[in-house]
Amino acid sequence: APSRDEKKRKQFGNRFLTDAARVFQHNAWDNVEWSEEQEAAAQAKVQEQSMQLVPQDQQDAYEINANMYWDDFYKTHENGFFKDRHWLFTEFPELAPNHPQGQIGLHNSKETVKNIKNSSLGSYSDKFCAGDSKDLEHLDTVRKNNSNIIHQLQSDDKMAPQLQEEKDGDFPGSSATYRILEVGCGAGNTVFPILQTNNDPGLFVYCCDFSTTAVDLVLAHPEYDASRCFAFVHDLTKNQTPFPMPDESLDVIVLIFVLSSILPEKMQCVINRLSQLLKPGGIILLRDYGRFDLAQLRFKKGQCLADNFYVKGDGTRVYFFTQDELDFLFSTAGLEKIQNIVDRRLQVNRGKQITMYRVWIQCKYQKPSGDNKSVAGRISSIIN
Ligand SMILES: C[S@@+](CC[C@H](N)C(=O)[O-])C[C@H]1O[C@@H](n2cnc3c(N)ncnc32)[C@H](O)[C@@H]1O
Repeated sequence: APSRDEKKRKQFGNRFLTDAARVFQHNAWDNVEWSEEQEAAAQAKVQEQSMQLVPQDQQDAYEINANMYWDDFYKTHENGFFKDRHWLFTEFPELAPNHPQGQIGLHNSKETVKNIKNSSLGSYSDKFCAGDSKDLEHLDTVRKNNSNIIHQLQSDDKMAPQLQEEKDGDFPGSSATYRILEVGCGAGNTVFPILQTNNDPGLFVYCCDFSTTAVDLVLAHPEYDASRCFAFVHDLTKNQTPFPMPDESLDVIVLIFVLSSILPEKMQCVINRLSQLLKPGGIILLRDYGRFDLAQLRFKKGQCLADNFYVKGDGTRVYFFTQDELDFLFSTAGLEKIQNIVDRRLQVNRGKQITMYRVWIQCKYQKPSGDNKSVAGRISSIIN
């Protein structure tokens, strides 16, 4: 029987495979059941992968140079990856609560989904060309400016508490009424749709990544508007590095396929620190890889770093979560569950007659607020 969370979930698709003989009649099926044999085969495959772990010295090098591997990734792909965001506002209406498109989750309007798809980002290369030294100089200046602002705030942090309060009123986005931070923003494939879709004049969007190349792609995007957005380089695992906004100032934090690329031992500290940045009633939205996703089962021997944690051929790493693991991370950080669901989808390549079992997890966790719910919290209570 579907769980309470599953029943409450209206946004995800509703094409169910009831007759196995019809599998190749559509491109994808939602909420597919896994048989016991399939689950056991996946478990066996994962056990086999973990028989041979990457040696520790190599593992250390992957950790130390992690941002460089992602730099290389973005030099190769620019924004050509992770682009399919048609689910963004249906799953996370909190990102654009006042906009009709933010209500797709409630009305499921196909037309609006199509509009979002069509308005998805154009090519960065029109604007950003790695060979154009003028553009690079400009980026360098903006990036340095943004980092100076953060360092200025960092020295302010050492001020007496009464001065600290003054500083709290003067940071990028300080006059905004609805603040969203996307961590591990990559090339901006979530940030720009938010800026396009959410026209609330009180909106301010922060985004950060530890890949300088990724942040440069965001800064160089034609729609980057410093009056509505602040992009900065930040390594989430460096807990002492300051953020440009004070604690308890954010309404929403977005983590899309990011936590999975962080060393599992460091994940709890990352979530703890992020939860400090949330206003009471603010929420963290996460979508990430689930245990036994096709991408996990495709890893070969020699790519496993630790249980359910792997390194890809390009040196970037990925973890595959269970719902309980994510619940533990968020609850330990003092957050309360609003949603924690698994999205099991069967994708079908009808031409090649191939079936692909995808597993993603989606979570919404809220900072307790007493009666004083934030806008994001109120929206979440209505829709989830
Ligand atoms: C799979 S990509 C997802 C990018 C983006 N969220 C998206 O969905 O398009 C993972 C991102 O996390 C970033 N990342 C990984 N570890 C990080 C860290 N320790 N601090 C900040 N960003 C990190 C990577 O640079 C990369 O951009």
